[in-house]
Amino acid sequence: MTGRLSELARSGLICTLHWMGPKVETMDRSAAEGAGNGRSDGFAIVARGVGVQKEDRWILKDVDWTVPTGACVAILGPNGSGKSSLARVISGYLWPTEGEVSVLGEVFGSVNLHELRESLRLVQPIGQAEPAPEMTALQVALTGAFGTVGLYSEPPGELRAEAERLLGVVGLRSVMGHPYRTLSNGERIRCLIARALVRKPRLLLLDEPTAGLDLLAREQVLATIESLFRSGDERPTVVLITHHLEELPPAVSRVMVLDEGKVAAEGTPEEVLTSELLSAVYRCPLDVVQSNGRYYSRVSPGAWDALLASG
Ligand SMILES: Nc1ncnc2c1ncn2[C@@H]1O[C@H](COP(=O)(O)OP(=O)(O)OP(=O)(O)O)[C@@H](O)[C@H]1O
Repeated sequence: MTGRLSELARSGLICTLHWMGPKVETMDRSAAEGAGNGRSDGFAIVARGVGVQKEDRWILKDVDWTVPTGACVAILGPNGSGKSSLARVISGYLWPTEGEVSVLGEVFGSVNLHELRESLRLVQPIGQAEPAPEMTALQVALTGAFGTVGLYSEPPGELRAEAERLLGVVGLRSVMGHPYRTLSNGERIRCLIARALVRKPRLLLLDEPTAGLDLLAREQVLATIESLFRSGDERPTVVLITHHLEELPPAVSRVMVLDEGKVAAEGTPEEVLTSELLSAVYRCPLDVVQSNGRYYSRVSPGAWDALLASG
């Protein structure tokens, strides 16, 4: 990773902006636009040396990360490892204390974040502003086109058709006329994904989209993510954030594992999702099992006494 970043830096693909200290450095603009502008060799995200300090504590430190344009990648890690903080950095809601970030070819510090956010969507089912409960699933999806919580004007027919199509993609065709309040938690999350997609984002960040869901609802959300990668060329780059390796659909081509704010590993699922690495990161002896492109963790009850003793 570091070698690759150095290579990118030498080639001018990485754009530099340092938040620490008064000196701001930016690379040549055309080089900046090379990182993630939709070219096949581009990167949707380039982060280098990113750190976030809160109350004398580094909640992210030395994060180097590149995400190829059009890929589905995952950030995996235990509670408090910094996953959501990194998602908020990437989406421009949390300003790093140090480091360099380029998203969709735009260099943070020399881009209008409001304009950049037109091209990206962060779906955070936990803590996200709830849509008005009486709105139908279709109306909620349509609000995504305006970036509003409510729907304040009659949307054009083609927008409505697109929202209906997307609700079909996420498996909600039969409930699109139902009030949002009557949808199950899993259906609500899929509705929020459709809402995020209405504006055709180039980057979609899904922060724990399966948290708190039962098995069927979880699998339906994973199927939704997977289906984005089976349909057409217009798919966005997707960053999926989760605690659990069971929640990685086969479409995930690269995984970054965070541990206490630092990158513990980054690479293909085969490279990264090993029993040894994940046992160390989760502080729990586990076996990783792979089946049909998915990964599962197994913990023996024989380990429980030691886990309680260590807690
Ligand atoms: N504004 C803040 N001020 C102080 N500490 C913060 C702030 N935001 C996050 N943290 C801390 O940073 C650490 C990382 O938080 P973050 O939410 O990014 O982790 P996470 O991996 O997404 O966790 P989880 O899986 O539990 O959602 C946590 O210890 C959290 O308490």
